[in-house]
Amino acid sequence: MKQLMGNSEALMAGFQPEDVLPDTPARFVRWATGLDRKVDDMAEAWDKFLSEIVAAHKEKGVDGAGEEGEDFLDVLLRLREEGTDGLELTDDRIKSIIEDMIAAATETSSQTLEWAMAELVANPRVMAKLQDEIARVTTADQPAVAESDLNKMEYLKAVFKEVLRLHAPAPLLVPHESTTPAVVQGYEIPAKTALFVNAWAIGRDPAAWDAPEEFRPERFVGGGAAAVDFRGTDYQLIPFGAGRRTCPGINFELPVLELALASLLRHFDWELPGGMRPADLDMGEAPGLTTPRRVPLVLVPKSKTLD
Ligand code: HEM
Repeated sequence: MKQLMGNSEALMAGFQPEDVLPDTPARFVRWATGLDRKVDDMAEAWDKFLSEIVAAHKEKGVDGAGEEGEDFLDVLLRLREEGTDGLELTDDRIKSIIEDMIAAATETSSQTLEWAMAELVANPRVMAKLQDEIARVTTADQPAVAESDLNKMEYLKAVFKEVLRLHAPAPLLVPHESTTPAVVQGYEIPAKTALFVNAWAIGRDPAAWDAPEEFRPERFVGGGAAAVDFRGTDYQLIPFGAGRRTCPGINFELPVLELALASLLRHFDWELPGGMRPADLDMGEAPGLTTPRRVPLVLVPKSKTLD
């Protein structure tokens, strides 16, 4: 039976125990430890949150986007009105798409920024070189780094590639399923096999990279081997996956991350607290579906005078 309510409520509502009690040991453990309940509560809270956002957008109306233009949800609501071929954009589907975007976008982006700051503080030479580039490209009288400055910051882009090579936020990408039988390096893979691609290990493979454990953005500066891309065309660097299910957020997140990092480094110098030395910084990763730092990064900002 599809579980629509908590087990105790279901029993009180007159369902028979065999309708609601778990039928396998794994389901029993989930039910008995309260995990099912927590998942239900979380799903309910998410649904309420997303329903409120959808309702507010509907109230504003598709024409009410104002000067800032349409946001992502406005576009989905407009597509619904205009009609989409073969797919009805119900409220539930729209909420699922938004939830997917939030889940896929937040932790990946914040972790990448945190690892970037950690690597820069651990490698003061790279930090100084990047701050020099930012100072060269921007002028003292401009209040903030502009999006148009980013294309002139080659080293900044190399720093992000190097951060994502060493710290792919989705180390095993997301599970894929083979659609047809294949043979890969002598291994027969039947159709419908669940596959995990270890992008983390590929990024550190000594067969593909010189000194793979070293943080050296210079490996991505210039042409030749340095031109390796990370958008799914060069298989030695696939932090965003590859193929038709590759990350669709690349063009959103790169400018956002680049702007954030360039702004943090333009306006502040960053130091470790309590006289800690860069060599003392714990660069370990915690295990999980993503790769957060084992120890959260704590830094002290020192305001810079721009000249
Ligand atoms: C540094 C930041 C990010 C990284 C490293 C990253 C990485 C990934 C990876 C590895 C996948 C799975 C691809 C595959 O298995 O082939 C994925 C999927 C996805 N990403 Fe990202 N992502 C990032 C940020 C974002 C952002 C900002 C958004 C949205 C604005 C986003 C939206 C999505 C969505 C919707 C999917 C699922 C696509 C599908 O199922 O077809 N991601 N991402």
